[in-house]
Amino acid sequence: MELKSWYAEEKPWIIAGPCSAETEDQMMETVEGLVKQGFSTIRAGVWKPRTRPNSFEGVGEKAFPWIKQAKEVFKVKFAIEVASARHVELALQNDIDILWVGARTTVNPFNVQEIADALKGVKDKPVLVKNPVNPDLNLWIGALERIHQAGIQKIGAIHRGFSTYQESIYRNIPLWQIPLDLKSRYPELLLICDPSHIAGKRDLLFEIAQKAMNLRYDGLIIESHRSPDEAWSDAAQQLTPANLKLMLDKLQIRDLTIASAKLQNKLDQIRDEIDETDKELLEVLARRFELVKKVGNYKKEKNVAIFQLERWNAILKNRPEWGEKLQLNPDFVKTLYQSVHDESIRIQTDIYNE
Ligand SMILES: C=C(O[C@@H]1C=C(C(=O)O)C=C[C@H]1O)C(=O)O
Repeated sequence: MELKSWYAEEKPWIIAGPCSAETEDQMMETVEGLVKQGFSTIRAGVWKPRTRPNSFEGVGEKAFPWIKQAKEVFKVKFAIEVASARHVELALQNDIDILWVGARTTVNPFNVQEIADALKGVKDKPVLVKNPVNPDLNLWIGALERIHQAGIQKIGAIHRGFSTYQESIYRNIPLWQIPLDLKSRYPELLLICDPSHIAGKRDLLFEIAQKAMNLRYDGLIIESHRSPDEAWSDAAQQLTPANLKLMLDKLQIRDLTIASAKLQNKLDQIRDEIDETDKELLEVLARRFELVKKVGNYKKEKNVAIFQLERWNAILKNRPEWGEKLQLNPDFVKTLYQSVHDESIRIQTDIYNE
């Protein structure tokens, strides 16, 4: 894939705008607010794939005259999501500047191919591909390849997190390792983070955006609405243009020259990735010990012994086997779990002694 050369925007490249285009008024006022804060690439959902029926599914084609007006008045570029050949056709007819393929589309190679076919001969339009909702790097790469093979040269990836059934503080768990693997394989691929969809709520946006900057993402796509609480979709995760600016101003972004000097230092780059992976490892461990505490409290209530031989034997048998499937040395996994188990016993003993 030919990659970042097409992209010469400011660093980081910020794409900001409402989750959905709702009304002419909402669009014009939001874009005006964003332009006042210095933003010039606007996002807006025209068609919205929603999890459940009877939610607001976007205003559809009605939004195009509003977009046209906003482009003329404020001299901005517009990015929208496309999920079918028809969407692509309409986006091109209506002079949309940047297209993105959403996470629910990336999962389906038939859909992606349909979009790719509709893009044949277009070439110059930037197309960004969101990660699939499920944590499958190859599916993400496959979608990027399909778009690229259609002749699109200006291509990029958006990391928006992954769906999960497990309880999480995130709306979509970030699993940073996956976009980092993508970055390792295609160091020149434009990589943008979507903190809004990872966070699902305002108060997590900053830390996610900062992490993306620490990991040298090229940009952020963030939802912003003139009055977020009244938004017809994703109300909890949008910011006013002014608050978006305040948040972005707090981000620490390394000086470009140091960043690129450092980038040459492959070792530093890999160590950064190790740091981030270790943070995740510790988060997972902390989650495990929270569960161990729950078991401890329950056992205390029911007056059950702390040490459970059968359960422990089962763990000691299958964890090394699980590890082996991930190319981990079973002896190492066994030792690791012995240490984890010791800590579980210590934690539960504390609970019993409380
Ligand atoms: C968590 C428990 O308590 C202890 C700790 C275990 C663990 O860390 O996985 C397993 C068995 C018990 O010896 C439990 O009983 O499940």
